[in-house]
Amino acid sequence: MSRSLSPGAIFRKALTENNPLQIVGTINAYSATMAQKIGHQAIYLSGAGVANASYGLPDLAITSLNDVLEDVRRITAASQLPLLVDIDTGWGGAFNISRTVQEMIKAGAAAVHMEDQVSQKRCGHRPNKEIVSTQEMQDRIRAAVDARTDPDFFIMARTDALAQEGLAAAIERAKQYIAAGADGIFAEAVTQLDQYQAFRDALGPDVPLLANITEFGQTELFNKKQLADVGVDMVLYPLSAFRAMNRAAENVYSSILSEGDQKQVVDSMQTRSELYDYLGYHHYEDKLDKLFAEQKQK
Ligand SMILES: C[C@](O)(C(=O)O)[C@H](CC(=O)O)C(=O)O
Ligand SMILES: [Mg+2]
Repeated sequence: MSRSLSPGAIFRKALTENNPLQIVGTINAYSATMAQKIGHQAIYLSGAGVANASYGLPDLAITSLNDVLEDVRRITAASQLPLLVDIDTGWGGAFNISRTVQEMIKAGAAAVHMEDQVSQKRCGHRPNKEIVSTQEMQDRIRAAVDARTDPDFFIMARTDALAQEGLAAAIERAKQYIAAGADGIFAEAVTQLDQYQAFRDALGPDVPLLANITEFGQTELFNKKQLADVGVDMVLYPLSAFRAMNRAAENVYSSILSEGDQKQVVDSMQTRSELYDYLGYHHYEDKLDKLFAEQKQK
């Protein structure tokens, strides 16, 4: 019997095979199938995305473990790509974090990132973030690592410290988080390209480093080549497709209301046959036809 790789092992393999590994946000199961067919190697479920898209809420620690798990399960059922999941602050103390990690593994996630903000967290690119002590974050990481039922499941520590404490302190925290057992570092809200290089130099060559290239935030839209040159291994595009989908939907809703039909916007739509291609619709139909034909012959 051939043993297949766990989602965590697939993620680690993608990380070694891609320099850097681009990780695109997929807001739902269908988006994940598109990202996969287009050729991406890894996908992301954004905490902000779950709050905004699935619940119509802001990214302010309002959604829970179960809210996020529901979307994780839908995505991992539809796509074989390794999924990185935003677990915010882990949703509680050591036992909660431990349960979060185990449930994420059961739901088919490959990796998570957990941040050092206080539990009443904010978006990483907004002002007035508050962070916990290095020691408290190390405890969170130890709880997560200790809970893992698959040694390949990837646990990334995110530090939001740069904005509040400056570069040297953020780097020191990153080192302490790795010492506590984190598999990689998510440097949040970085404002200068050379700051990634500083993280890289301090962490040494082997610690995977993630750059969050979210739009309309603190970080410029650096190219993956620029990021690879300063030692970044993973580039995250958490909400890019979601933002574009929202603008497209806004245009369609407005046009239907103002024009009385969809003619002006129909060219901006994915066609029925394109939709079906991503879903493998015809494969399902053929199967059904075959099944009915067999029944008729009986
Ligand atoms: C990555 C992030 O945590 C997310 O939830 O997607 C957000 C993204 C954003 O709000 O642009 C963050 O950076 O805090
Ligand atoms: Mg988030």
